[in-house]
Amino acid sequence: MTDSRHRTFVVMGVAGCGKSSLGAALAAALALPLIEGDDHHSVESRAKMSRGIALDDADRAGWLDRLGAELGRHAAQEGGAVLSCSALKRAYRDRLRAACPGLRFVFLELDRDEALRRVASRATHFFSSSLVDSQFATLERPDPALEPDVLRLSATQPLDELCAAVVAAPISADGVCP
Ligand SMILES: Nc1ncnc2c1ncn2[C@@H]1O[C@H](COP(=O)(O)OP(=O)(O)OP(=O)(O)O)[C@@H](O)[C@H]1O
Ligand SMILES: O=C(O)[C@H](O)[C@@H](O)[C@H](O)[C@H](O)CO
Repeated sequence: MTDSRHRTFVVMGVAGCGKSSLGAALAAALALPLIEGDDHHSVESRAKMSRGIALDDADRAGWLDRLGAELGRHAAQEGGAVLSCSALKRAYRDRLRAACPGLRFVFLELDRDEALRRVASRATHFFSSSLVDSQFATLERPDPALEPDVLRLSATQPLDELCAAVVAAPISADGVCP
C-alpha cells in the first residue's frame, strides 16, 4: 500500500542538472503537488545569487526550514509532494528528512561542463553562471551506504526516461530506495 512516506520526493543536484524539469514531470506523472524550491528563497538570497555571490549555510537555513514545512504540510494533506531543491550538503538533506520523515531523494548527476553549458544558455534565469563552480565545491555527493533513500540518476538521460526510472524505483518496507 502506498502512503505519503513513499510519495514525497526531493529532486536534488547542482544548478542546471534538471531539478525543475524532472520535478514538474514527476509531479504531473504522479498527480502530486510541485514545490519549486527557487520560489522560496528570500529576496536577499535571490539578489545575492543574481550578483554572483554564492549562498552560505546561514542563507540556506531558513529556506530549508520553509521547504521542510511545505513538504510536511503537503504530505499530511495531499498524500505527498515533489520538491525541487539543490540540497547540496548532507546536513541540508538531513534537515529536510527531519521535517518530513520518509522522504525519497533523486540525485541528478551532471558534470561541471554540461552544468555550465545549461546554466549559461538560460538568458532570463536569476542564477549567475559564475556560481556553477561553487555549486560543485559545496556539493556533498550522497554516499549510498549512508543515505540509502537517494536514487542516483544521470542527468543526461532524456526527461521521460528519468521520470519513468523514479516511478519504477523499488521501495523497501521502511520507505527507502534499496
Ligand atoms: N534531462 C535533460 N536533458 C537535457 N536537458 C535538460 C534535461 N533536463 C533539463 N534540461 C535543460 O537544462 C536546463 C536546466 O534545467 P532546469 O531548469 O530544470 O534545471 P535546475 O536544476 O532546476 O536548474 P536551477 O537549479 O538552476 O534552477 C534547461 O534548459 C532544461 O531545458
Ligand atoms: O543552494 C543553492 O545554492 C541554491 O538553491 C541554488 O542551487 C539555486 O537556487 C538554484 O540551483 C538555481 O536555480
